[in-house]
Amino acid sequence: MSEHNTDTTTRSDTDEQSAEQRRSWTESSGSGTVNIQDLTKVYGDDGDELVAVDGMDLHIEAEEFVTVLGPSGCGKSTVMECIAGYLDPTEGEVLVNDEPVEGPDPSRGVVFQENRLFPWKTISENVRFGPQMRDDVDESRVASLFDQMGLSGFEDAYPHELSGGMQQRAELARLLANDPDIMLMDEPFSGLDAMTKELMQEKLLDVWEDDDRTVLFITHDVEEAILLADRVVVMTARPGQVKDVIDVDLERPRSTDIVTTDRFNELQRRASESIHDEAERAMEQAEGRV
Ligand SMILES: Nc1ncnc2c1ncn2[C@@H]1O[C@H](COP(=O)(O)OP(=O)(O)OP(=O)(O)O)[C@@H](O)[C@H]1O
Repeated sequence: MSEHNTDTTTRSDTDEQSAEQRRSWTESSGSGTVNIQDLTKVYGDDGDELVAVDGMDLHIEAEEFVTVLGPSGCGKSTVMECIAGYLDPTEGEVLVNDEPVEGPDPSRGVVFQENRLFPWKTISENVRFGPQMRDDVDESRVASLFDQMGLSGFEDAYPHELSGGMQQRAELARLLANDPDIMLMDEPFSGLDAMTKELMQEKLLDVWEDDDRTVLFITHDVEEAILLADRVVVMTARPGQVKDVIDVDLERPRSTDIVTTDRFNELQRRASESIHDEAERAMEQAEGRV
């Protein structure tokens, strides 16, 4: 990551550092830490309550890439929305940079499976929207985001004129235009075809390697979770809690080729085993058997 590529630290030096070392580097930087403390979220009223998340604890270091795996309905999006400031916890709290989250903030950018681009605005207007609201448009930054996302020449196009992959790249550019410390990504690539998804994963890894950002990325895809992460958090079936945390000790920078290595397969097996029972329990819940 750029901050560490000082005169005395070459790119190849940093490439060889383990995920654990990466985390220890970032412990001192402070900006972008997330602390989830005893987080409980209950939906509904008296007599019709649903405990979505129950006493969840998780600490995420600044600049760490954490993926969250969990069965359907276990509370992944709920946790993310509490970090984003869209939802208030019922109990417990979320601290960002040691301060309680009290609402949405551009320093915490969110990407969903369905892009939230304004259909009536051009791609350029969409990307500039956040900075413009703060009267803080950096033209060279916007131009370099279009370049980085392979969108140059599409500035004046409308979202419906772009392919699904391009729309998600525009969504990423829109998010990055706000220069967030923390990127919250809720199954952002799950609606894409396999090849586009792979390209988007590589694009995201490039973006993350180049910048100093914390990423929390929700996915149902075990391979994607391992490929991207420093740590994979496996959640229990609802009510969601942390079941398991898997350290991904694969070298960086990574490309999608890494999925064929033995170590990758070991990690993938471990994550799949960890989630298997929870997925069964979630299915029983959905069928009303528990
Ligand atoms: N606004 C709401 N009102 C009532 N119940 C809700 C609300 N939002 C979510 N839930 C319920 O809370 C539980 C957790 O939902 P959440 O969307 O956080 O799970 P998830 O793990 O992200 O699910 P998925 O993987 O299917 O996207 C689910 O049972 C869901 O139906």
